Amino acid sequence: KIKLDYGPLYHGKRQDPAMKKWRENRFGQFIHWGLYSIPGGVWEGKTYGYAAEFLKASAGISTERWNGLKDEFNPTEFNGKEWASMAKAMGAKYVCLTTKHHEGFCLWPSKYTEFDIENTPYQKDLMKEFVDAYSEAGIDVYLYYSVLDWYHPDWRTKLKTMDDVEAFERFKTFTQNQLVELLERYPQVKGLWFDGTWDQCWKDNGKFSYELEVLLKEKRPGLIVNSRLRADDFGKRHRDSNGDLMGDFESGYERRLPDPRDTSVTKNDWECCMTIPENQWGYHKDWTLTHQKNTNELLEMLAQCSSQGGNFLLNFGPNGKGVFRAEEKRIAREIGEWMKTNSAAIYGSDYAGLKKQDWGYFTKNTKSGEVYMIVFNVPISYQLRVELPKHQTISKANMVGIGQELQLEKFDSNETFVLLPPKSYTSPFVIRLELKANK
Ligand SMILES: C[C@@H]1N[C@@H](C#Cc2ccccc2)[C@H](O)[C@@H]1O
Repeated sequence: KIKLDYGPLYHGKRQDPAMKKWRENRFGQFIHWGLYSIPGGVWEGKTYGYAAEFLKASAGISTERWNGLKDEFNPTEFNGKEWASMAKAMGAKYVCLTTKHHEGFCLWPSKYTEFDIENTPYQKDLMKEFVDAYSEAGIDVYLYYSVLDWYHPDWRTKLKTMDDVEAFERFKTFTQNQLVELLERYPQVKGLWFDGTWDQCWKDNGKFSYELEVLLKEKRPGLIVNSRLRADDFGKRHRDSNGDLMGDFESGYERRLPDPRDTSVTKNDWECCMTIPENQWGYHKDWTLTHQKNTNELLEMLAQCSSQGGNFLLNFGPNGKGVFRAEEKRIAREIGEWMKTNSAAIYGSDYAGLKKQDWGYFTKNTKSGEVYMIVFNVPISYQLRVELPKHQTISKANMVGIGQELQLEKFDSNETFVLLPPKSYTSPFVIRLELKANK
C-alpha cells in the first residue's frame, strides 16, 4: 500500500444511522436549476444540442452577457410544496438540488458573492423554501455544489504561476466559506454532492479537499459527501492511489450504470445519477433532439442499482419560471404508480447475493431478509430461473400486489424455476420469495 496523508477518512461502509438512511432511501430526485434554465439550450434563435447547462460554452456567449441572465431570473411559478409533493408521489426518498452549478450563480443569498438569488428580480431565499418544503414532506435534502466556478475571478483550472497559486488560495477560502454558510443556513441538509473537481487545480489540492471533508463533517456530524469532493496526495480522485474509495459513496456513475453482473461494486456504497434525455441536466426547450428514456427504462435502472447495492438519482430540470415540463411530470407519476405496489423491493434493499439471471434483478430487504425478483424480461418458456446456495430452497413465491402464489419446479441440486402463468406481461413486476434452509 502507498502511504497517504490525504486518503479516505475511513475504510469500508459507514454503519451510522445517517448513512444507513442514505442506503435505505435508494431512490432520489436530482434537480438542476440555474440561469441556464432560462435560455433552455436556445440562444438568439439557434438551438444547441449539447447539455443546456453548458450553453454559455456551446453558444460562445460572453461572460458579461451570460451573467446578465441573473437580471431575468424571476421564477414566480416556483412552489416548493408543489415540487416536494411531486417528488413524494414519485417515491423519491431524497432530493439533491444544484445550489451553484459551474456558472457560479448561487440559488441562496450568499455573503460571499453578489452573483446570487438576492441580486435578481426574485430576491427571496428560494433555497430555504425548497429545503423546508422537502424536509416537511419527509424527503431528505442533499445539496449539489460545483467547485468549478466560471464566475469567480480567482478560479483557475491550472496553477501555472505564483499569481495563480495566490488566487487559488483565495478561491479555496471562498469555497470553504460558502460550504460552511450552506450548512449554517440550512440545518436540515443531510449531505453535500460535489461536482466540478476534475481540473488540475483541485487535483493539486488533495490536502485541502481532505481538510475540507474533516471540517464539514465536524460542523455537521453524520454529514454525507460523495466521492467527487476528494483528491488524494497524488491527485487521484474518487478512489485514492491504493484504489480505496474517498468520501461516503462512489459517485462516478454519471449517465451510466455498472455491468449488471459486476458484484465488485457492492463493496462500497455508490450512486448512479441519470438524465431522462441522453444528456440534458438543465432544462432544454427541445427534448426531441435525442432519445428520451421511458418509464420502464428508468425503472429498470432503479432496479439494477438496488440489486447491486447502489442508489439511483434521477434528474429533473425545471425551466426559468420554476415549472417542470409535462414529460417529467408524467414520468414522475408513472414511476410513483409502480412504486406504490412494488417499493418493498427497492426501499431498504441491497444486493441479494444471488447469481444475476436474464429475466431481471434480485434484491434483498436488509431488515426483513425477504428476497425479491424484479422481472423485466419474461422468457418464452415463462420459467424464471433461480440459482440458490446449496443450503437454501424456495418455500414460496408470490406476485407482489395481487399476491398470487406461483408454482415452483425444483431441479438439479440448486436450481428452481418460478413458473409464470402463460399470458402477456406489459410492465415490470415483482415476486416475493420465501427461502428456507434445505433439509
Ligand atoms: C452531474 C453532472 N455533471 C456535470 C458535468 C459535466 C461534464 C461533462 C463533460 C465534460 C466534463 C464535465 C453536468 O452538468 C451535471 O451537473
